[in-house]
Amino acid sequence: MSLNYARYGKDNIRLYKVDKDEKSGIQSVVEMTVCILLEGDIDTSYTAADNSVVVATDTQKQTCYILAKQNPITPPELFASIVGTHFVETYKHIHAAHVKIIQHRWTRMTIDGKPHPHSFFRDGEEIRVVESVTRENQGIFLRSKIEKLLVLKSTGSAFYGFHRDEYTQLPETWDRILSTEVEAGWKWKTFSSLAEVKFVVPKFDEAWNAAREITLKTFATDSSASVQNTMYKMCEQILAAVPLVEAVDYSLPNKHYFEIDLSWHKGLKNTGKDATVFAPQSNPNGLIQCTVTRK
Ligand SMILES: O=c1[nH]c(=O)c2nn[nH]c2[nH]1
Repeated sequence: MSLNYARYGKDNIRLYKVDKDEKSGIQSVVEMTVCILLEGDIDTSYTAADNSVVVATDTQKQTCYILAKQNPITPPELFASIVGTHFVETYKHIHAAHVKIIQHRWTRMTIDGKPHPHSFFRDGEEIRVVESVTRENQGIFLRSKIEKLLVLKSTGSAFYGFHRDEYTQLPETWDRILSTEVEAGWKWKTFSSLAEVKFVVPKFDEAWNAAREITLKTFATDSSASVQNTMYKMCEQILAAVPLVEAVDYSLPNKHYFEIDLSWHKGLKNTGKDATVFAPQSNPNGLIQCTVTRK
């Protein structure tokens, strides 16, 4: 019997940082949830109760707050790289650091038609996510994500021409509701160091904005033949828009809205082109996934 793999750290580190511009009086806020997991020469802490190799998870949490105080925490790709690099460079027996950052939405309020200097609201559960691994002598691996972006279109979606056999009951449709909760990811080229990440910092927000706009515009405007085809079009456009990204992936649940036949009630028409009242389904849901690469 042997220890095959190990990593440990602190999850759900909640972090808030405010920037106060004295001149303008405008304050800006960022809120994140951070997970740090370390790999390295730590086996004896598992196999031999040797705690001398353990950088305590509390130490990891304190380090996260100190680094947040001393460095920018946005874009999250930069902060993840700063945190990961810190652990790999500070402890010679730590050889890799996994840092996941979830950035929550605090959108500035508009009051009387003007952006308010210090008030914000949570406009949806959508999150911006970065999954990073900083690995000694290999570099910094970053994957950025949009998650929990819930969208719906009331038409402009069809699904017909699919395989039919004795197991198929689903009717074809040329006009359906389409709703999904977007999970989109884009994998960056490997960065050789924190310095290389810092050199391209503006690209991270640009990519997130592009991915979000492409997702929403394609979802809205594509006359969708299927979730599969629409998500592939999103991937193509993001790869074209962000040269430093090597792969784009989507995982889209198909959140079904079922027609309700009400004809039993005095012949009430509510199916097909007469359907206006639907039953949103919590489950089961379709789940369509893909990854698109450059070659
Ligand atoms: O867009 C869709 N893709 C599918 O694979 C599927 N299967 N049932 N409905 C579906 N809709």
